[in-house]
Amino acid sequence: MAKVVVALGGNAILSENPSAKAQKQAVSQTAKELVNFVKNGDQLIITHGNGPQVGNLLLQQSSADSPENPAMPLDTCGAMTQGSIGYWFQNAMREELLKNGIDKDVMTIITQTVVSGDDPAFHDPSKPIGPFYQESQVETVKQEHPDWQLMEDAGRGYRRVVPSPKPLQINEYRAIQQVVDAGIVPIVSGGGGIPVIKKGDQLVGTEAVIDKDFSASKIAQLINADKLIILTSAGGVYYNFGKQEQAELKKVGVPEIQEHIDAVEFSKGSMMPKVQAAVDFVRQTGNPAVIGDLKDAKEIIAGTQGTTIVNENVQTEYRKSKVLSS
Ligand SMILES: Nc1ncnc2c1ncn2[C@@H]1O[C@H](COP(=O)(O)OP(=O)(O)O)[C@@H](O)[C@H]1O
Ligand SMILES: NC(=O)OP(=O)(O)O
Repeated sequence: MAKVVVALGGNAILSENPSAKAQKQAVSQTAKELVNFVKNGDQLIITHGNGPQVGNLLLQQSSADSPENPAMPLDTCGAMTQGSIGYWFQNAMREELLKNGIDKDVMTIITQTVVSGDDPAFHDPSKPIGPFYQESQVETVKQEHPDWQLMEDAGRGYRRVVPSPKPLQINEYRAIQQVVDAGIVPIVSGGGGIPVIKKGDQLVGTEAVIDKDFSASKIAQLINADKLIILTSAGGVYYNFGKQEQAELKKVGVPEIQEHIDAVEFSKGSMMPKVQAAVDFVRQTGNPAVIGDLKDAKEIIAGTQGTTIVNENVQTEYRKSKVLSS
């Protein structure tokens, strides 16, 4: 039975409508895809993002902030989103498994991710959270929230950005391992895990949001997963993405794709962390990672879709003809 860690991006939870009802519906659709891994006989470990949700929650908190009902800090909001999104996934997965005649427990684990207080990310916010703003709204948003930093997010508009330190350790990984060994489907490290700094025996929450792709890679390494699968809204990883000569990778070795990382050829706010997280997992474990589209879960299991990254120096394979330019 292969141990497969599946990391889910924003579109797996939130489409255009941020209501609980709409997000639950999106999660139910996602569960229909995820159940394919269990049907395939894999031990599934689910992890997910929280960028839109935690940003929206912070906005709700600040709009009601008062001495009697103070706004909760970012680490606590991260924990709240782990709970709410975990609850949606837990029920959606349970329902989908039962529909397929599989009686398996699903369990959300509140997960804390240890980071360094000296991580340079604390002085360079880069993680987009919450809603998108048009360029014309930026000045007003800055006036309303003078403590915010805003950044353009991969051509999709402007968003608030917060520090995103790198995960050093997943505090609950041994418990997660036991849950996995028991055959339960765990939902872990939601939103990258609650960022905490170790101070002696204490874990102290800090104001940050960890990239879920990096924490997915970390937990996959710690539990010695056979595969890391990062599901997003792109068919796979492209070289020259968005350009006429773009080419989708079918299979690539770490030595080659590392050269493209070093040349900063992937977008920092979107594909770069996924590729870096995948490469880190492959290097540390020798096992493959796949980056692909959520709607292609069945094909990814069959090996016919997505970009597979392997440790060896293989001949790079492309999904379509390499050169599209005329
Ligand atoms: N080189 C690339 N290859 C494929 N997709 C890319 C690339 N660069 C940027 N993208 C964009 O990144 C998106 C995935 O990133 P993002 O939306 O941040 O992920 P998430 O699903 O984790 O929220 C894709 O849908 C695609 O539009
Ligand atoms: N925490 C995190 O990486 O969230 P998103 O994937 O939603 O950006």
